[in-house]
Amino acid sequence: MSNLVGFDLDYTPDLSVHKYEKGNYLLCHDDDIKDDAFMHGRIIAFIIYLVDEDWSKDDGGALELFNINSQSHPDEISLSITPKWNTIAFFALSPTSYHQVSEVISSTKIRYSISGWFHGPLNTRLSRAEFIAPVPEVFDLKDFISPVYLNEKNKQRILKKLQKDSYILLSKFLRDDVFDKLITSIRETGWEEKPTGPPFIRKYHLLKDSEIDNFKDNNNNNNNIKDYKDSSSSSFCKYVYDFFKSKSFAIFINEISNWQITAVAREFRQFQPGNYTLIHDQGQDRIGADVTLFCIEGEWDEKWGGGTHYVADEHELLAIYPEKNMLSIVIRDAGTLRFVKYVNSHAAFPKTEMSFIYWDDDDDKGEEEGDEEVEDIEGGVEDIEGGVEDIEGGVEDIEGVEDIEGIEDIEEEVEKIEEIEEGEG
Ligand SMILES: O=C(O)CCC(=O)C(=O)O
Ligand SMILES: [Fe+2]
Repeated sequence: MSNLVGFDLDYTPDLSVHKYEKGNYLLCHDDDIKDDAFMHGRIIAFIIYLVDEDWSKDDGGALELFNINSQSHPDEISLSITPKWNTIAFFALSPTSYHQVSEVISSTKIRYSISGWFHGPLNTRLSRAEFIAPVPEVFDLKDFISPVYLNEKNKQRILKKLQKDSYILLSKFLRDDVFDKLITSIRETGWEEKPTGPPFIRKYHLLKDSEIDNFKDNNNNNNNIKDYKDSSSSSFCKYVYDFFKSKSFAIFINEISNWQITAVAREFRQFQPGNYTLIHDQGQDRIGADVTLFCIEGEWDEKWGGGTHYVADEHELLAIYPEKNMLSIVIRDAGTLRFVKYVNSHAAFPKTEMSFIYWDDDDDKGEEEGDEEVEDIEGGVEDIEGGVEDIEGGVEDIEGVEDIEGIEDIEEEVEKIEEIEEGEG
């Protein structure tokens, strides 16, 4: 069944036997049941009919499928299926998979059936990305990251900030020359015309399949990666995108978070006006480090929407607005959900981002006490007080969030270091 429909399905379906006699019917319903987090649920309904071989339309008991009107309500019967001996009917479930069984008319024949549902995951955290082990080191951090973030003292500052607040925003993360080339190369990159869905979960544009295939073909070819470095075309995106899944970057993450990265998922995506994700965009089963590089062309106006919001127990914990060449790192607790708010029609340019989730193989991360590891965001955000208005393009003014001292310190540090470097040079 999984091969037929192309969805991941659990191996054990629900199964029951039904008997409809003259006068029996089943009124319109959708069969659509999902778990609370909207992560898992019924995916496929199936019915195996065990009726007499001479069962005909006039005997009634048809399975009738509805189409929907503009309010998504069942409208008219679009398909009527007459039960047939030893035949299986199946269909995908959704909030609009309305169907019914019409009244059995025959007074002699009995409509027996075996029917049930296949369950499975509704979506994965990143729609197409798979978690893969970081690829062996082939990159030099200095080729990408602004020198200020490679300084040992600053790495310690970032670690402290992450331990305290569970998130950090690193401005001017990539070297200027690298980021400029990246923006140029993004302009050359093709995005899927049709947004990814389903629309009750997400709507945004992914890189064209052909571009992704290119990425795959070249992933493990070191020579090619070196070639991209000097490329000005879309290949330069590959070069940067691949860097983030490398062992060398995983080691950097380890140094600033104490996490041992064993897996990374990635997605290169673009939110155009009208695009968004809803809160069941991701699993809440495991703690992960969300790392996002904002590849936008200019200054983002919060009025355009498009913020990345973190919520738990219906409370907003954090909102991050895109900033050109900013890297955000959020240590997300199991149970904390992330969504990207609707980008409205005022947006002057799309919100393009490279989005990564890093995993540590330690499942209990964040629940351990008294060690050096970074606490989960839920625990971390509680002890934050005050406002954040003075942080440009940073975190929305959420009740109970204090100044992000760490970032200002680091920014000051950047300036100091730049001065020193200029002095020396
Ligand atoms: O028996 C059928 O054709 C459909 C049954 C059904 O919709 C159900 O049991 O939920
Ligand atoms: Fe049903």
